Amino acid sequence: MKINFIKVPIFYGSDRPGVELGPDTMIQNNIIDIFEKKGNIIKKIFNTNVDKYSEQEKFATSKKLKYYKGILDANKDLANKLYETLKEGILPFVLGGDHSLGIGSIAATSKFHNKDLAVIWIDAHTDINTIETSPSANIHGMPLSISLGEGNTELNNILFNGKKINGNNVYILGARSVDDGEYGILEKHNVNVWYMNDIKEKGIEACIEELLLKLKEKNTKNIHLSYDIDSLDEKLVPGTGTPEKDGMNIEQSEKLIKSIIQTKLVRSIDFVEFNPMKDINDITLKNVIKMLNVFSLELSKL
Ligand SMILES: NC(=[NH2+])NCCC[C@H](N)C(=O)O
Ligand SMILES: [Mn+2]
Repeated sequence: MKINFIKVPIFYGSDRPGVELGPDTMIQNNIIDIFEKKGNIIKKIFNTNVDKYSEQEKFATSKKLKYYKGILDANKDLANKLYETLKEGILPFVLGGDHSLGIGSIAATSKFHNKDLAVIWIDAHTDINTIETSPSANIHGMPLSISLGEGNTELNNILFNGKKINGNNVYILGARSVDDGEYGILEKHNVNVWYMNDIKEKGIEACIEELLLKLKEKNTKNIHLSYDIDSLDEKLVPGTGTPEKDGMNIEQSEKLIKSIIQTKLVRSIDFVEFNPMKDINDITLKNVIKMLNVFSLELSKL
Protein backbone atom coordinates (compact mmCIF):
# COMPACT_ATOMS: atom_id res chain seq x y z
CA MET A 1 0.00 0.00 0.00
CA LYS A 2 1.20 3.50 -0.80
CA ILE A 3 1.04 5.66 2.29
CA ASN A 4 1.75 9.25 3.30
CA PHE A 5 2.46 9.87 6.95
CA ILE A 6 1.02 13.17 8.13
CA LYS A 7 2.53 14.29 11.42
CA VAL A 8 0.36 16.47 13.64
CA PRO A 9 2.45 17.61 16.61
CA ILE A 10 -0.33 19.13 18.67
CA PHE A 11 -1.23 18.99 22.37
CA TYR A 12 -3.71 21.90 22.52
CA GLY A 13 -6.76 19.67 22.33
CA SER A 14 -5.70 17.72 25.41
CA ASP A 15 -4.18 20.66 27.30
CA ARG A 16 -1.41 18.29 28.42
CA PRO A 17 2.03 18.90 26.87
CA GLY A 18 4.03 15.93 25.62
CA VAL A 19 1.61 14.41 23.12
CA GLU A 20 3.00 16.79 20.47
CA LEU A 21 6.19 14.71 20.65
CA GLY A 22 4.29 11.60 19.54
CA PRO A 23 4.85 11.84 15.78
CA ASP A 24 8.61 12.36 15.94
CA THR A 25 9.04 9.74 18.65
CA MET A 26 7.32 7.20 16.43
CA ILE A 27 9.41 8.20 13.41
CA GLN A 28 12.62 7.99 15.49
CA ASN A 29 11.63 4.50 16.51
CA ASN A 30 11.75 3.39 12.89
CA ILE A 31 8.13 3.16 11.96
CA ILE A 32 9.03 3.97 8.37
CA ASP A 33 11.16 0.83 8.35
CA ILE A 34 8.43 -1.16 10.01
CA PHE A 35 5.94 -0.17 7.32
CA GLU A 36 8.35 -0.60 4.42
CA LYS A 37 9.73 -3.97 5.53
CA LYS A 38 6.20 -5.34 5.29
CA GLY A 39 5.98 -4.13 1.70
CA ASN A 40 4.29 -0.75 2.04
CA ILE A 41 5.72 2.31 0.34
CA ILE A 42 5.97 5.50 2.34
CA LYS A 43 5.69 8.21 -0.29
CA LYS A 44 5.86 11.38 1.77
CA ILE A 45 6.04 12.55 5.33
CA PHE A 46 4.11 15.76 5.83
CA ASN A 47 4.41 17.93 8.89
CA THR A 48 1.32 19.85 9.89
CA ASN A 49 1.98 23.41 10.94
CA VAL A 50 1.06 24.07 14.57
CA ASP A 51 1.45 27.68 15.72
CA LYS A 52 2.93 28.41 19.12
CA TYR A 53 0.63 29.59 21.90
CA SER A 54 1.62 29.95 25.52
CA GLU A 55 -0.28 28.49 28.46
CA GLN A 56 -1.51 32.02 29.32
CA GLU A 57 -3.02 32.37 25.85
CA LYS A 58 -5.18 29.27 25.99
CA PHE A 59 -8.44 31.22 26.36
CA ALA A 60 -7.33 34.18 24.26
CA THR A 61 -9.32 33.22 21.15
CA SER A 62 -12.36 31.62 22.79
CA LYS A 63 -13.64 31.64 26.35
CA LYS A 64 -15.02 28.13 26.09
CA LEU A 65 -12.59 26.29 23.83
CA LYS A 66 -8.98 26.02 24.90
CA TYR A 67 -6.45 26.99 22.20
CA TYR A 68 -9.29 27.48 19.72
CA LYS A 69 -7.31 29.31 17.03
CA GLY A 70 -4.26 27.05 17.28
CA ILE A 71 -6.43 23.97 16.84
CA LEU A 72 -8.45 25.54 14.03
CA ASP A 73 -5.39 26.50 11.98
CA ALA A 74 -3.63 23.18 12.50
CA ASN A 75 -6.76 21.29 11.44
CA LYS A 76 -7.13 23.40 8.31
CA ASP A 77 -3.54 22.63 7.36
CA LEU A 78 -4.01 18.92 8.13
CA ALA A 79 -7.23 18.81 6.10
CA ASN A 80 -5.48 20.29 3.06
CA LYS A 81 -2.56 17.86 3.28
CA LEU A 82 -4.86 14.91 3.76
CA TYR A 83 -7.07 15.94 0.86
CA GLU A 84 -4.01 16.26 -1.42
CA THR A 85 -2.94 12.78 -0.37
CA LEU A 86 -6.36 11.31 -1.23
CA LYS A 87 -6.30 13.04 -4.61
CA GLU A 88 -3.02 11.29 -5.39
CA GLY A 89 -4.57 7.92 -4.58
CA ILE A 90 -2.37 7.48 -1.51
CA LEU A 91 -3.54 6.39 1.94
CA PRO A 92 -3.15 9.13 4.56
CA PHE A 93 -1.87 7.82 7.91
CA VAL A 94 -2.10 10.63 10.47
CA LEU A 95 0.31 10.52 13.39
CA GLY A 96 -0.90 12.45 16.45
CA GLY A 97 -0.89 14.46 18.47
CA ASP A 98 -4.13 14.63 20.39
CA HIS A 99 -7.52 13.58 19.08
CA SER A 100 -8.66 17.09 18.13
CA LEU A 101 -7.00 16.29 14.80
CA GLY A 102 -10.00 14.07 13.98
CA ILE A 103 -11.82 17.26 13.01
CA GLY A 104 -9.49 17.93 10.08
CA SER A 105 -9.07 14.36 8.97
CA ILE A 106 -12.81 13.68 8.90
CA ALA A 107 -13.45 16.95 7.05
CA ALA A 108 -10.98 16.04 4.31
CA THR A 109 -12.01 12.41 3.87
CA SER A 110 -15.68 13.40 3.88
CA LYS A 111 -15.10 16.06 1.25
CA PHE A 112 -13.17 13.67 -0.97
CA HIS A 113 -15.94 11.05 -0.79
CA ASN A 114 -18.84 13.50 -1.08
CA LYS A 115 -19.93 12.82 2.49
CA ASP A 116 -20.37 9.10 1.77
CA LEU A 117 -18.30 8.21 4.80
CA ALA A 118 -18.45 6.04 7.91
CA VAL A 119 -16.22 6.77 10.88
CA ILE A 120 -14.91 4.03 13.17
CA TRP A 121 -13.70 5.54 16.43
CA ILE A 122 -11.70 3.20 18.68
CA ASP A 123 -11.41 5.00 21.99
CA ALA A 124 -11.95 4.86 25.75
CA HIS A 125 -14.00 8.05 25.39
CA THR A 126 -16.83 8.97 23.08
CA ASP A 127 -15.27 12.37 22.20
CA ILE A 128 -18.71 13.82 21.46
CA ASN A 129 -18.88 16.66 23.97
CA THR A 130 -20.07 20.07 22.81
CA ILE A 131 -19.01 23.45 24.14
CA GLU A 132 -22.02 23.18 26.47
CA THR A 133 -21.44 19.66 27.79
CA SER A 134 -17.64 19.55 28.00
CA PRO A 135 -16.38 19.38 31.58
CA SER A 136 -12.86 20.38 30.49
CA ALA A 137 -13.10 22.75 27.49
CA ASN A 138 -10.56 20.39 25.89
CA ILE A 139 -11.30 20.08 22.19
CA HIS A 140 -9.97 16.50 21.97
CA GLY A 141 -13.21 15.53 23.74
CA MET A 142 -15.31 17.14 20.97
CA PRO A 143 -14.22 16.08 17.45
CA LEU A 144 -17.22 13.82 16.83
CA SER A 145 -19.82 16.41 17.82
CA ILE A 146 -18.11 19.00 15.64
CA SER A 147 -18.04 16.58 12.68
CA LEU A 148 -21.75 15.92 13.27
CA GLY A 149 -22.45 19.61 12.90
CA GLU A 150 -22.96 20.48 16.56
CA GLY A 151 -21.84 24.02 17.35
CA ASN A 152 -21.29 26.92 15.02
CA THR A 153 -17.63 27.84 15.11
CA GLU A 154 -15.16 27.84 12.25
CA LEU A 155 -14.22 24.32 13.34
CA ASN A 156 -17.53 23.21 11.83
CA ASN A 157 -16.66 24.71 8.48
CA ILE A 158 -13.25 23.30 7.61
CA LEU A 159 -13.07 22.62 3.83
CA PHE A 160 -16.85 22.94 3.54
CA ASN A 161 -19.62 24.27 5.72
CA GLY A 162 -21.49 22.21 8.27
CA LYS A 163 -22.02 18.55 8.96
CA LYS A 164 -19.39 16.11 7.68
CA ILE A 165 -20.93 12.77 8.69
CA ASN A 166 -24.18 11.21 9.86
CA GLY A 167 -24.41 9.79 13.35
CA ASN A 168 -25.74 6.42 12.19
CA ASN A 169 -22.51 6.04 10.20
CA VAL A 170 -20.39 6.56 13.30
CA TYR A 171 -19.17 3.48 15.18
CA ILE A 172 -17.44 3.85 18.55
CA LEU A 173 -15.71 0.83 20.12
CA GLY A 174 -14.07 0.50 23.51
CA ALA A 175 -15.80 3.37 25.32
CA ARG A 176 -15.79 3.31 29.11
CA SER A 177 -15.50 6.96 30.13
CA VAL A 178 -18.48 8.96 28.98
CA ASP A 179 -19.49 12.35 30.41
CA ASP A 180 -23.11 12.85 31.49
CA GLY A 181 -23.88 15.28 28.69
CA GLU A 182 -22.45 12.98 26.02
CA TYR A 183 -25.17 10.31 26.33
CA GLY A 184 -27.85 12.65 24.99
CA ILE A 185 -25.75 13.61 21.96
CA LEU A 186 -24.97 9.97 21.18
CA GLU A 187 -28.69 9.26 21.26
CA LYS A 188 -29.73 12.35 19.31
CA HIS A 189 -27.43 11.35 16.44
CA ASN A 190 -28.07 7.61 16.62
CA VAL A 191 -24.40 6.81 17.06
CA ASN A 192 -23.47 3.10 17.26
CA VAL A 193 -21.50 2.35 20.42
CA TRP A 194 -19.91 -0.82 21.74
CA TYR A 195 -18.92 -0.06 25.32
CA MET A 196 -16.18 -2.06 27.04
CA ASN A 197 -19.00 -3.83 28.90
CA ASP A 198 -20.43 -5.05 25.60
CA ILE A 199 -17.00 -6.24 24.51
CA LYS A 200 -16.53 -8.06 27.82
CA GLU A 201 -19.96 -9.65 27.76
CA LYS A 202 -20.17 -10.69 24.11
CA GLY A 203 -16.49 -11.01 23.25
CA ILE A 204 -14.66 -8.92 20.68
CA GLU A 205 -15.42 -11.39 17.86
CA ALA A 206 -19.19 -10.99 18.27
CA CYS A 207 -18.84 -7.21 18.40
CA ILE A 208 -16.76 -7.23 15.22
CA GLU A 209 -19.42 -9.34 13.52
CA GLU A 210 -22.11 -6.84 14.52
CA LEU A 211 -19.98 -3.98 13.26
CA LEU A 212 -19.29 -5.63 9.90
CA LEU A 213 -22.95 -6.48 9.48
CA LYS A 214 -24.01 -2.89 10.09
CA LEU A 215 -21.41 -1.60 7.64
CA LYS A 216 -22.75 -4.00 5.06
CA GLU A 217 -26.42 -3.25 5.73
CA LYS A 218 -25.73 0.42 5.17
CA ASN A 219 -23.81 -0.30 2.00
CA THR A 220 -20.77 1.49 3.42
CA LYS A 221 -18.23 2.44 0.79
CA ASN A 222 -15.65 4.45 2.70
CA ILE A 223 -14.30 4.35 6.22
CA HIS A 224 -12.21 6.77 8.23
CA LEU A 225 -10.54 4.77 11.01
CA SER A 226 -9.57 6.81 14.07
CA TYR A 227 -7.50 4.89 16.60
CA ASP A 228 -6.90 6.38 20.04
CA ILE A 229 -4.32 4.40 22.02
CA ASP A 230 -6.29 5.08 25.21
CA SER A 231 -8.72 2.41 23.99
CA LEU A 232 -6.09 0.02 25.35
CA ASP A 233 -6.07 -0.69 29.08
CA GLU A 234 -4.33 1.92 31.22
CA LYS A 235 -1.65 -0.60 32.21
CA LEU A 236 -0.62 -0.91 28.56
CA VAL A 237 -0.56 2.84 27.88
CA PRO A 238 0.59 4.94 30.83
CA GLY A 239 1.91 7.38 28.20
CA THR A 240 -1.40 8.89 27.18
CA GLY A 241 -3.25 11.99 28.40
CA THR A 242 -6.40 10.34 29.72
CA PRO A 243 -5.71 6.66 30.50
CA GLU A 244 -8.73 4.59 31.60
CA LYS A 245 -8.92 1.25 33.37
CA ASP A 246 -10.69 -1.88 32.07
CA GLY A 247 -9.70 -1.29 28.46
CA MET A 248 -8.90 -3.56 25.55
CA ASN A 249 -5.93 -5.88 25.56
CA ILE A 250 -3.54 -6.11 22.62
CA GLU A 251 -5.19 -9.20 21.19
CA GLN A 252 -8.66 -7.62 21.11
CA SER A 253 -7.31 -4.46 19.57
CA GLU A 254 -5.39 -6.45 16.98
CA LYS A 255 -8.46 -8.49 15.96
CA LEU A 256 -10.50 -5.33 15.62
CA ILE A 257 -7.98 -3.45 13.48
CA LYS A 258 -7.38 -6.47 11.23
CA SER A 259 -11.07 -6.99 10.53
CA ILE A 260 -11.65 -3.32 9.81
CA ILE A 261 -8.71 -3.07 7.39
CA GLN A 262 -9.75 -6.33 5.73
CA THR A 263 -13.01 -4.69 4.62
CA LYS A 264 -10.82 -2.85 2.08
CA LEU A 265 -12.94 0.22 2.74
CA VAL A 266 -10.51 2.18 4.95
CA ARG A 267 -9.59 5.42 3.18
CA SER A 268 -7.75 7.29 5.96
CA ILE A 269 -6.37 6.52 9.40
CA ASP A 270 -5.57 8.49 12.58
CA PHE A 271 -3.26 7.12 15.26
CA VAL A 272 -3.45 9.44 18.27
CA GLU A 273 -2.77 10.35 21.90
CA PHE A 274 0.69 8.81 22.44
CA ASN A 275 2.40 11.08 24.99
CA PRO A 276 6.08 10.08 25.31
CA MET A 277 6.56 12.50 28.23
CA LYS A 278 4.09 10.55 30.34
CA ASP A 279 5.49 7.14 29.40
CA ILE A 280 6.92 4.82 32.05
CA ASN A 281 9.82 2.53 31.09
CA ASP A 282 8.81 2.69 27.40
CA ILE A 283 5.73 0.55 28.12
CA THR A 284 3.54 2.72 25.90
CA LEU A 285 6.19 3.06 23.20
CA LYS A 286 6.48 -0.73 22.97
CA ASN A 287 2.72 -1.16 22.66
CA VAL A 288 2.45 1.68 20.16
CA ILE A 289 5.06 -0.09 18.02
CA LYS A 290 3.20 -3.38 18.46
CA MET A 291 -0.02 -1.84 17.20
CA LEU A 292 1.73 -0.07 14.32
CA ASN A 293 3.11 -3.47 13.31
CA VAL A 294 -0.47 -4.72 13.11
CA PHE A 295 -1.58 -1.76 10.99
CA SER A 296 1.41 -2.02 8.66
CA LEU A 297 1.07 -5.77 8.14
CA GLU A 298 -2.63 -5.59 7.39
CA LEU A 299 -2.23 -2.61 5.07
CA SER A 300 0.55 -4.37 3.16
CA LYS A 301 -1.88 -7.13 2.21
CA LEU A 302 -4.25 -4.79 0.39
N1 LIG B 1 -9.39 12.01 22.94
C1 LIG B 1 -9.39 11.93 24.24
N2 LIG B 1 -8.41 11.36 24.88
N3 LIG B 1 -10.44 12.46 24.85
C2 LIG B 1 -10.61 12.53 26.27
C3 LIG B 1 -11.85 13.29 26.61
C4 LIG B 1 -12.05 13.36 28.11
C5 LIG B 1 -13.32 14.05 28.54
N4 LIG B 1 -14.47 13.32 28.10
C6 LIG B 1 -13.37 15.49 28.05
O1 LIG B 1 -14.17 15.80 27.20
O2 LIG B 1 -12.61 16.30 28.49
MN1 LIG C 1 -10.03 10.13 21.74
